[in-house]
Order: sequence, then C-alpha cells, then structure tokens
Amino acid sequence: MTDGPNTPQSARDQANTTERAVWEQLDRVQDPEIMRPITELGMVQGVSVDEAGHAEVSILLTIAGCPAARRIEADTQAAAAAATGVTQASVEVGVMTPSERKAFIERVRGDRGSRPVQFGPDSLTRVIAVTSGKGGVGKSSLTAGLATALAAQGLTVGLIDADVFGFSIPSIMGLSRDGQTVQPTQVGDMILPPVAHGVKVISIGMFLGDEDPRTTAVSWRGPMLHRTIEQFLRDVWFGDLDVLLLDLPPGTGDVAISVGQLLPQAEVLVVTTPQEAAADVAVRSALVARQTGQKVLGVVENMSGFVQPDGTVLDLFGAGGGKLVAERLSDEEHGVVPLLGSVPLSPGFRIAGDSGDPAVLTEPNDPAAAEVLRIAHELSRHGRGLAGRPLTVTPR
Ligand SMILES: Nc1ncnc2c1ncn2[C@@H]1O[C@H](COP(=O)(O)OP(=O)(O)OP(=O)(O)O)[C@@H](O)[C@H]1O
Repeated sequence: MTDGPNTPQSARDQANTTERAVWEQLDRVQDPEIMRPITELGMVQGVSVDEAGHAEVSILLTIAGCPAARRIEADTQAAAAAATGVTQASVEVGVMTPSERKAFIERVRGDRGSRPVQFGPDSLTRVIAVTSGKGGVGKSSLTAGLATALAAQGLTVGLIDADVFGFSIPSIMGLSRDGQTVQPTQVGDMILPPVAHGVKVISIGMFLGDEDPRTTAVSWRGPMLHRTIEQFLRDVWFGDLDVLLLDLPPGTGDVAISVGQLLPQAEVLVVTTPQEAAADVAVRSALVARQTGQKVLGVVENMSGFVQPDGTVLDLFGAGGGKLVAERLSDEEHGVVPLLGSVPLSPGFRIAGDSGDPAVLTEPNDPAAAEVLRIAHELSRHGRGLAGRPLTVTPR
C-alpha cells in the first residue's frame, strides 16, 4: 500500500505516545490464516486514545464473517488493552472495499496478475510427497503426524491432501468434526488454507459446500484431478514455507503423475507395512515417482510390531517389509534409499488421529508418536539435498 494521507502508515506516524504504544502492541497480533501481523497486512485503519486512556482501534477484515474474524477482534482488543497508558479498549470492525481487498491480495501475495504454480523448481521450500502402494497403511496419519511434528519444531509447514478420493486429512488434523468441515477463507481468487496445529492445510474435503464429507464421494477423471492439484498449488496461498507435505492417493494413479509433472523437485517418502506382500506395490509407487524425475527420500514402515503391556512385541503384520522396499529401491544409479523408521502399531496413536488431536502433540511418549517425532527430527536435520540444483545466486 502506498503511504498516502489517509493510510494506516500515516495514521501511525501521527500517533501520540500512548497511541504508538497501542500500535506496537498490535504489531504482535497475527492474522491466524496468513500468519503475519495485522499491522503489516494493512488491516489496522486507525488507533485513537482519549485523555481517559480509552483506546479505540478500527480494523478492516477481508470479508464479513470470515472464520478468523472473532479471533482477530479478540486479539486486537487484548493487545490494545495491554498497551501502556490504556485503561480500556474497544475495537471497531469494518470490511474492506473491493479495491482495498485487491490491494490486500497484492500485498499478501506480492504479485500483480498471473501467478505460477508455487513451489516450482526454483523454490526453496522442501516438498515431500508421501505415497504408498496399498491403501490403509497409515499414510495419511503419518503425513499429518510429520507435518504437525515439523511445525512444532518451529518450521513453517503446509499440507496438501492430494488423496482426492480418500481424503482424511481434515478429520485427522481436527478440521472436520461431526460432518462439519472448516472451509477456507476466499479473498478474491486467493484461497487461504485453514491452520491446524500450526500447519496450513488444504483438502478437497473443504470444498464440498454443505455436503457431509462422511457420505460424499468425489469421482473425477484425470484432467479434473490435475486441475485440482494445479489449483491447490496456484490459488491456495501458502506463503513462504519451509516444508510442504503432500498426502498422495495410494498406488500409481493420475494424481501421482500430476504431482510429478507440477513438482518435479519433490522428494518422495514411501509408506509401507511390514508385510512382504505389500512391498511390490510400494516399490511400484516409488518407481512412478522416479519416472517423473522425483527422488525417493526414504521408506517408513508403519504398523510394525505391537508392543504389548508386558513389553513383548507382537508382529501382527509380519516383519521386514520396510527394509525390503528400501533395499529394492537402492541401486547404483540412485544410491542408498534409507529406511527412515518403523512406526509400531499403537491404539493411542489411532485414537488421537480419530479425535483430530495428533498424538505427536497430545501423547508424545506413545511409541508410535515418539517414532514419528524422531523421523520428523531426522528429516529436518538433514534438510534437502542441494546436489544438482542450480545456484540461485550469481557470483560477482
Ligand atoms: N501406527 C499405527 N497404529 C495404530 N493405528 C494406526 C497406525 N497408523 C495408522 N493407523 C490407523 O489406521 C487407519 C488407516 O490409516 P490412514 O487413514 O492414515 O491410512 P492411509 O494409508 O492414508 O489410507 P488411505 O490411503 O486408504 O486413505 C486409521 O484408522 C489410523 O488411525
């Protein structure tokens, strides 16, 4: 926004000492969807404090009744009330005009016009696509657990539920309860992903309108699926992310190929169970990713032995599947594909996932949650391999 006579910046410049103290407090109020201060986003229109210390703050929201409205209003009120010299604070809430909204979108996105797909080859965001051969191996639970664990480490994390037919991320992340799914805020053509447990999340399950996601099927063919993934990467505003995780549908279908085309620099994490029979199909899903130029980051075995109350381990689904997949994917051309971890079967992990409160936060000592936390730590410790990537700085 330019600093004209009636802009927030000029209002701030003309503020007296107490009003300046209020502005400084407001610098700490974040828009919960954009995760940037409301002052920086131009959402604070004015601050006035009278002689009795009564502060009045006027803020502008993008659209009336946006999901974040109450929280922004409450946080603004609390911040203003905490400023030195303020005895009482009230907030006046308005809604942006179309031109203010347009300026807001430009400010947030930093663009004017056509937008490329985010997280393309030049992006510094690490993109990890989680795939599996078979369904039901716990791919979505692990993806959600890893995303939450990485966010808890302080990274900025996005999560795309690309499992269009079997979307389950909204409920695992607590964004869908009793058939009601949180819907993203839409500002112009910019879609703001809801934030859950510190992770920006988007899923087809958020675009079903009033339909109950528990009883609604999405039956699309390839081109429609491709457009959806493309739209998620173009119109959903994630901002700068350290890591973007994608929960792919099981198998080797259209979505995996689209992700490979749109995000060729993505690394692929393969989830499998300990059953040897699951290994072949898990290997195939990784080979499809390789065909589109993606690198296989590693393998995670899920539903490994069940730790019984007496401490003995019961291998319900057999043993060795993860190791087998990792070995089959390792060769001279691609190097060693590591087995990054083995996540045991754990009732607590399942119960937490069903309730929308990931076990990595609520039950960090649960054996499955602890292993997911360890894998997340390993992932962030090693970072993305830069070998073969063009340098983005030009030597002088
Ligand atoms: N380590 C584990 N211990 C116990 N239960 C688990 C574990 N991992 C996943 N589950 C449970 O298994 C079920 C299937 O998991 P999930 O939905 O994550 O699988 P998926 O591979 O994503 O399936 P699909 O691809 O078919 O959507 C869920 O009920 C989940 O809570």
